[in-house]
Amino acid sequence: MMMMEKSHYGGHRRWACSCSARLVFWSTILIAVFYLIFQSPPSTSSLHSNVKWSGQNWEKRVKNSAHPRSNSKSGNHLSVLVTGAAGFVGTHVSLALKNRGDGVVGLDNFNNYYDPSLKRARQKLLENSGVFVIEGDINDHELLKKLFDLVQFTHVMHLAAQAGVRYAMENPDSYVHSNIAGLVSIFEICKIANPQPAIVWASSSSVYGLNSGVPFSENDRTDQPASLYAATKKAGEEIAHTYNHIYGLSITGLRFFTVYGPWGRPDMAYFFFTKDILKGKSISIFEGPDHKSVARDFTYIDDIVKGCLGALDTAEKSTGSGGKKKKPAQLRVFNLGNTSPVPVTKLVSILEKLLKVKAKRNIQPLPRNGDVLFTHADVSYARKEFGYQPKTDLETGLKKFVHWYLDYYSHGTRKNSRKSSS
Ligand SMILES: O=C(O)[C@H]1O[C@H](OP(=O)(O)OP(=O)(O)OC[C@H]2O[C@@H](n3ccc(=O)[nH]c3=O)[C@H](O)[C@@H]2O)[C@H](O)[C@@H](O)[C@@H]1O
Repeated sequence: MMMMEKSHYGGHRRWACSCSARLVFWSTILIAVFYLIFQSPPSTSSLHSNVKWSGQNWEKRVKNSAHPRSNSKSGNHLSVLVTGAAGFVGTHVSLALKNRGDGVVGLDNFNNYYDPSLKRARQKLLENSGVFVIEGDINDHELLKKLFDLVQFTHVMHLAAQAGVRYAMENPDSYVHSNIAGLVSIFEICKIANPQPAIVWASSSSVYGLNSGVPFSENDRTDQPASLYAATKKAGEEIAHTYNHIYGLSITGLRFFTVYGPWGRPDMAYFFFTKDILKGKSISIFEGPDHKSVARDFTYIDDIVKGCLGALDTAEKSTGSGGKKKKPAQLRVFNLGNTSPVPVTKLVSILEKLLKVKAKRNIQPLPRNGDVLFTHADVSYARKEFGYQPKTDLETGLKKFVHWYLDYYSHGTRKNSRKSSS
């Protein structure tokens, strides 16, 4: 009997307990739902700006970094905002500008498309040379406004983008976000700046898509992109036309051809082939129909940097002000390639020789995921306008890359923090 009472009493208490627990649980859920519906969370930008993008010290760093040296070697005294500054091309261009005395402010969102620790290492390199890199997104209008209020940039070198041809099938949104919305965001802030800066930005050789006539000339058609990546770059070129036409922005697009070199991108074939060959892992080498070899006009980073600086130095001023165009402004597109395509099989042979390791080759048909069979640049227009002349053949360039790779990752294995993300 006692037992029964006890158990009855105990049961009642358990019931009461579980009832109040449920009450607490459901009211918490309700409060959370109300909060989510009626309270808009603080925007990430304002959160960031409170923490990272304010204060006298921050503003001083931005201004110092943007300030050209009075004895600038180029004599141009540019003050350049480089977007994607912690990226591969962004780092090299920022360093080259800074070294010749121009002012440079970097902007990068340090996303994790590939190993962000490589981007952090590049950032360190830049900061050691006096380039301040702001961590922020090109779609953050508040941050851009703040930057343009602080500095009168003469130029914007817009290199921030979602790169990679094949990844577009996995994450299409990131291409729209960075390459379309991000580009518009940059044009918008430049449009209202007074004076408006001139803009040089990274398009891509991929806009030539399925074209078969070689070498690719800027006048060729670009309406058959083979990947969403290519389509967003092509769209960027059309958007550039619009902003040039309506607002008088001076805009130069650069069609880069498979850029490689030290501090490169781990998502690119030459980079992850190196990694896999060293590990003894097999590598997939794509081939076209009827065993046709796939080839690229691989272009060494130093040549690309020269092209970028040439484009910046010959960019005319924008002609608008207060968001209105005063007269027609410059609008250009240049190929920046190496002018001598090399089959991917040859790239692998060079790597084998440099690494002294035989690759485990796995030949596969070119998947239908955005790749094209070949690229080949005609660079006569860039040569005419700013003396662009690529100097580095693939073997010489890869030698420099392998040297850097072995040095960087031999330290990396020790620290175990610099693994590539490919
Ligand atoms: O020049 C360009 O426009 C583009 O160059 C590269 O794109 P891609 O030429 O495809 O460079 P990789 O991804 O490094 O591929 C190089 C070559 O290796 C081949 N490949 C790639 C991957 C693989 O596993 N096996 C293989 O044979 C590709 O088909 C291609 O022919 C960049 O990744 C793009 O961001 C850039 O815009």
